[in-house]
Amino acid sequence: MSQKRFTGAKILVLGGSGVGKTAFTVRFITKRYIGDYAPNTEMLYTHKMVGSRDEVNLEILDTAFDMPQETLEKHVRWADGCLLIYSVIDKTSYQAACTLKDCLLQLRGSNLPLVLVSNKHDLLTARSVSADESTNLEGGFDCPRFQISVAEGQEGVTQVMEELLVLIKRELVKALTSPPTSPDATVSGMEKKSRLYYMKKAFKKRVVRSRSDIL
Ligand SMILES: Nc1nc2c(ncn2[C@@H]2O[C@H](COP(=O)(O)OP(=O)(O)OP(=O)(O)O)[C@@H](O)[C@H]2O)c(=O)[nH]1
Repeated sequence: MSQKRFTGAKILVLGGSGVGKTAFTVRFITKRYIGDYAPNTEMLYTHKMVGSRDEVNLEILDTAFDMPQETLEKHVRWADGCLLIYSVIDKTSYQAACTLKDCLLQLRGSNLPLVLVSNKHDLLTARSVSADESTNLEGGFDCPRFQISVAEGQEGVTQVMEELLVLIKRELVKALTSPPTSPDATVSGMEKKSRLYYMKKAFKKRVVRSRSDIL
């Protein structure tokens, strides 16, 4: 993520096979729904979002579900924020999302900006993931959830991305304003204090000495 100003972000798109990761990404970038893509391919997209005040350069990594664990871990460490997608008509994709969520928690803790997306809500009559299960998936993360249909419209996709960018921005501000927490930082803080104390003492001594010189 770019420092000081929010000028760019790296977004990771994760989810089980065939949940609509590519459809989502392409819909967001081109505003079009394209039905068929080569399955299981990883692709890095770049996209410039031009707002009223500034530009944000996004890198969006659309992943393949069957990537090796090592690759997954590398991607998770790379990301500023993550979209975790599952399909409401596919139970295995829900289970995959649960596993991926545990991996995110383990590698980045609960402060990785994350949005959960339940996709294919145009096919709700064939639903196989219950509303309760969707709520459970959130456990461990304080993250927003969206129910969308990439096939049916642009609105849900835009809302998801806007929400994720808000979370990423918030995390950036937090990182820039919170004091360093490492033990080294505490020691150097204490060192600074004691150095200041001795400087004050030395300064007082010199003032007293120079007064007595005058007298
Ligand atoms: N009905 C419906 N179909 C969708 C929706 N989103 C995606 N699809 C379809 O689901 C299939 C898989 O979509 P992809 O975007 O390729 O899914 P993916 O997660 O990238 O798939 P892999 O890369 O193979 O893991 C395609 O045939 C899409 O057209 C949706 O909201 N509704």
